[in-house]
Amino acid sequence: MDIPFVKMHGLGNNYIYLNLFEKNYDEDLFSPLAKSISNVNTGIGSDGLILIQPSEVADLRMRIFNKDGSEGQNCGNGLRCVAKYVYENNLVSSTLFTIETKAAIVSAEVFGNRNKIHKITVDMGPPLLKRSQIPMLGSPDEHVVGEKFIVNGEQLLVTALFLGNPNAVFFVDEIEEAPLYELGAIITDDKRFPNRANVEFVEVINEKEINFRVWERGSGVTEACGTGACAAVIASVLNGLVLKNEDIIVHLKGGDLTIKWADDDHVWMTGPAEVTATGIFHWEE
Ligand SMILES: N[C@@H](CCC[C@H](N)C(=O)O)C(=O)O
Repeated sequence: MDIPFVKMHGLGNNYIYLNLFEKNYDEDLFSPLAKSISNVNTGIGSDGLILIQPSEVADLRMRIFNKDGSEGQNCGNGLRCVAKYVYENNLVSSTLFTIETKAAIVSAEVFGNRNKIHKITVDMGPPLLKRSQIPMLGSPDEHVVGEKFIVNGEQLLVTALFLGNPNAVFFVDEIEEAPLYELGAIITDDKRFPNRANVEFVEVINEKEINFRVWERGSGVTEACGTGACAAVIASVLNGLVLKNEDIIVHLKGGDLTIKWADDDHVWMTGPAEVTATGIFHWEE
């Protein structure tokens, strides 16, 4: 089967995108296709697969499949790429529109013109802070802020929350020393997170700036993670390390995002999105 695709990235977090406004496929295709297409040796090479679809409740719908074929609930970098794509391809009429995801309906605003959108702001909605909402084992209504977390014989402090996806945030003194490969793979599958978790390491530079690295659930280390960066800012506010209702600059491996956890509880993410390739993927089941 020949499958037309666009490859896009948000700060290096790269996915293969399918425009399902034009053409639809069998539901059973997506998980194996995500695994196959993401393989850098035998596929195209990507952090996963993203579907751009019509929606009955919003202007459009986005679905995200990780590299391992699992489906995520949301994708911050994906939302910005999808927003750029639908506006530049005339699939929406105004610069402000809504996108349905598995986690929530969010709104996106694009800046630029039909030929080139250079910046996108997404209202990611409010975070969910209760253990039962993350989900994380323990007392259902409790929040998880700076909680003792022993893993691999090491004692860490975790702040966990749901912002589009489950996130476990750990603060480090030096971002380059973060145990990304050593502990990321273990923590993401830790039994305390029944739906697994994205694992973020954060170094606070000052009250308006943080460094960030991520091990993503289902995809491993990536250059950037939009939902994870939002979670990192929320965790930093909850621990009294950065300011609420202020623009916080998050330095990711692939570049910077501006994130604000506003007083009305909504989280705003602003950053770029780029198209890198378009083509046809030859799929053999
Ligand atoms: N890269 C994404 C998040 C993608 C989904 C995640 N790996 C999960 O399964 O939770 C982002 O930019 O938010």
